[in-house]
Amino acid sequence: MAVRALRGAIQIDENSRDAILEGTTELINAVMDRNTITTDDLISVIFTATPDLDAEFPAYAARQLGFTDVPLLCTTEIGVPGAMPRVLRLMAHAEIDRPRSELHHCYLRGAAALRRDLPQ
Ligand SMILES: O=C(O)C(=O)C[C@]1(C(=O)O)C=C[C@@H](O)C=C1
Repeated sequence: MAVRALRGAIQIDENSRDAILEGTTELINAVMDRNTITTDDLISVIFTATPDLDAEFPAYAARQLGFTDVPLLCTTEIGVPGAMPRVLRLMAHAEIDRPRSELHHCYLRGAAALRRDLPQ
């Protein structure tokens, strides 16, 4: 079984608990659905939030979705001056028997502008 890395990002509207939980849920669901994987396939998930998002841990949304036995970690993205604000990112490692070229990395809402080189 191959280990693959999946990336995703979403820009949210505000630094509130609801916005972080809703945005994280949308992002996780997009990555899982587009790559047709379940929590059983996941090895670990790392979340980052830009320094302007501190109202909730994105991992809390993942646990609410049932990621109870998946190792999770939240950390802060580098605060590069001028970088896009209010962005939640994830990096998931999963067991997927497909070539890297068939994976779907998900950049949602305003975050689509971060990786225009990727097919949407
Ligand atoms: O992929 C993203 O989310 C980006 O913002 C792009 C990028 C990059 O330059 O490759 C920049 C910062 C992130 O930590 C990861 C990757």
